[in-house]
Amino acid sequence: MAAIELEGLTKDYGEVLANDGVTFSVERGEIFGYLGPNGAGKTTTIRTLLGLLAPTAGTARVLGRDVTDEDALLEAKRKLGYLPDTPAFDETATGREVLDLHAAIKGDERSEALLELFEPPLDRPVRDYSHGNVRKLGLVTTFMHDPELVILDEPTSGLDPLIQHRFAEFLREERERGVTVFFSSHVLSEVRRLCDRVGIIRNGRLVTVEPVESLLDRSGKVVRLRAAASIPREALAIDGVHDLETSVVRGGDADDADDATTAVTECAFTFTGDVNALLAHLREYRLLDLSIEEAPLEDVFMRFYGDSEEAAESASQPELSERPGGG
Ligand SMILES: Nc1ncnc2c1ncn2[C@@H]1O[C@H](COP(=O)(O)OP(=O)(O)OP(=O)(O)O)[C@@H](O)[C@H]1O
Repeated sequence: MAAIELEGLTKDYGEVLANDGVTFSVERGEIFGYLGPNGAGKTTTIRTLLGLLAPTAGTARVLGRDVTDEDALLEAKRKLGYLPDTPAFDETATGREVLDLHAAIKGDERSEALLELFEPPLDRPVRDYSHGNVRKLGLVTTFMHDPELVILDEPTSGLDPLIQHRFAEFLREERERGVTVFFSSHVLSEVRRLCDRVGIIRNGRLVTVEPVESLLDRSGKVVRLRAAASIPREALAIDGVHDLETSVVRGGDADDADDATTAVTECAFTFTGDVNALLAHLREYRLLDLSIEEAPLEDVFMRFYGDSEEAAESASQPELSERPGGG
């Protein structure tokens, strides 16, 4: 049984179709990142999973329980931790009082260790807390009853780098213990560091669900080279070359034999093909410099997030990640 199962989940607010037939599962013991641009529908999915919104159509199950069955969901919630994007604590209560209340409702297996790790202030009323301190307290209340599954809405927003680092370590340890983590995020570096798989949602529709590694494969390599020759653009019109930019920095008329011999050409492109084939192809040029680096994860996300439906659809085509020698 998966920790989270969504089947055709649809939420129609009337004016906005915030979730449109969303289907995916989160397996036990994995860290799953739920990504998408602002207004894509992430919080809508999360609130539905917690029974805070009723789906218009489709089903959602948390730890095997249907979220529209109140009693079943209550049972699941004992084993669930939830960090909302803005935790709504009693503003007049101190952090300590908030923790006591949470302990009374759902139990407290380990708040002491969590307090050492996340260090929220405890003696002041919550209304005096900074945004980051509210989230630190939220992390303690999310994990204190030792849940099997945690659902986190942008967990590191507002946290300083030290606490972010501790949080990342902590999540990895939780995964080792078999805890399932489902979190929404805009922070791509953290997604890359932490997630086993990601789901990307855009305009309410899921555009892809796949391992982070395969997303990285798909983003290809950034190739930069300098050659002691003029390289005509057509020479690099080979499979897997995208966004080719070339400039001749010295000499430069390829049709002029003398000029061509003194030319230095600089090229930059994204490459999604077989790197060995590319190197074989480049052998005929005298290269002065060659660098092949991993493309930034941002690039591939931009393809999914971008304005056009077409771009998102082509980004989610499986053949790109199944190309020969991809990786
Ligand atoms: N209660 C509501 N009534 C009507 N429309 C809503 C309601 N809540 C959200 N929406 C709309 O549904 C869409 C999805 O919103 P949602 O909050 O789920 O997105 P999100 O991906 O969490 O965005 P963000 O990253 O900005 O938090 C948006 O167009 C939003 O304006």
